[in-house]
Amino acid sequence: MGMTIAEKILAARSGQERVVPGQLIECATDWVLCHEITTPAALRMLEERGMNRVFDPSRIVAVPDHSVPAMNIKAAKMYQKLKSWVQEQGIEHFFDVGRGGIAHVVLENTGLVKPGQTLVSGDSHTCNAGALGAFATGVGSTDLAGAIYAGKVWFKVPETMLIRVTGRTQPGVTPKDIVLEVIRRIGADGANYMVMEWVGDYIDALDMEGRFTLTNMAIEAGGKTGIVAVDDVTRAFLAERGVAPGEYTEYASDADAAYKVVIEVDASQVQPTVAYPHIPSNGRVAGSDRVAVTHAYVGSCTNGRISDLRDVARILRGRKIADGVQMIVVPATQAIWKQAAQEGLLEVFVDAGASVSYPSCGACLGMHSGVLGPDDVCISSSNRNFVGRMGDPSAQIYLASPATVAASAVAGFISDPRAYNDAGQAAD
Ligand SMILES: CC(C)[C@H](C(=O)O)[C@@H](O)C(=O)O
Ligand code: SF4
Repeated sequence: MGMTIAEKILAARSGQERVVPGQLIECATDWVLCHEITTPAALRMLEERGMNRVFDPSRIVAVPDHSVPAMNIKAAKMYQKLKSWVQEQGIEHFFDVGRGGIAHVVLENTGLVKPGQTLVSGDSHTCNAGALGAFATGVGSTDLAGAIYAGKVWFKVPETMLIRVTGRTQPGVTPKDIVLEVIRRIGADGANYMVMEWVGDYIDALDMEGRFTLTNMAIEAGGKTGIVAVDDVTRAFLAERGVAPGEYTEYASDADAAYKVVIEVDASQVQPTVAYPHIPSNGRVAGSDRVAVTHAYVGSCTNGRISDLRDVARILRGRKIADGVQMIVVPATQAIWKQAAQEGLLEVFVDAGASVSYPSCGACLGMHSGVLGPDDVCISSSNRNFVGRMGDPSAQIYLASPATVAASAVAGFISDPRAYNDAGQAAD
């Protein structure tokens, strides 16, 4: 029996010929990503045990992103804790406020995480980096502490779900719609503890930004991670970041690899999809009901990239956001913010009546800079719409693509972005 990409990576990094699903392994971590929310608890565990060191200061990437710039004293102290540890341990890759952004998106653009490697972090969307052909997953604070100290982590080898996406999407339908459709079909626990491996000619034709959106949301189906095999798109993306093919190992799944489940998606049939409250699997076709919105949010590690901002600008250019709607646009990183400024996108957003915020997680999880009040209704390009996720528990959150968020902000109610298909380039 052959092996999947994920099994091959886990075998290699645990020093074995082969591994099988269900097996417990001790796996080397090539990278540990640290932000200011979960890292302080892991550091306290280490300090209490007199284990205050790191396995390799050149293999840890630290990016404060959730509660920055600090909105209160508690947040300021968490930031200080991360920063003082970075200084004390000589952590080499520190992306401070103003030089970073949302950790997952900062990391994907550094060229540090390479195909065939392993990455852990105390954050559930670490699966994002799986689009690079790496095994990347979120862990709890205890495992994070172990990874920081020893560069190792225990895993139960996951089973793999194969998701084959074929054909082309209609204009106005984006990778976010594809992933919301898959989660709608399989359920929020449909890929529990599985690797979601994306294949098919739709994936082959997809750029890296779209692939990150797909792997980012694996956790929303309960997945251990998402993964895409390396191809020319991956190689070119890495080459642009100064990483040559000789610097990494490419794994491909064997033809006779064992998959727990195979899901087939015809991209041409996927509609602009909106996940209704309060679970990401509650997908319906955009605009199938008239849902008035008070807030529109474009940002997060799922959809705060430059292609997302271009999709939004295409719809907002020359238009105004509906009265009574508050829209915020949050470029995911400083680099994306700058690119959006250079392309004139920020001006389009401001002219339409949107606020442009600094790169952070703030609004995505209701921490700051866009917290929802009682009964607010938000259309969001993020990944989670649980009760209380963005603020008050009575607020309603609808998840959608950036294009759908923009179309809804203009109309004042949830709308199908295909109405704007004649406005410039297609959104796929
Ligand atoms: C704060 C952090 C632990 C959390 C996560 O792990 O996902 C956050 O990023 C989120 O999206 O809810
Ligand atoms: S952008 Fe949102 S989902 Fe992503 S890491 Fe930050 S809080 Fe979590």
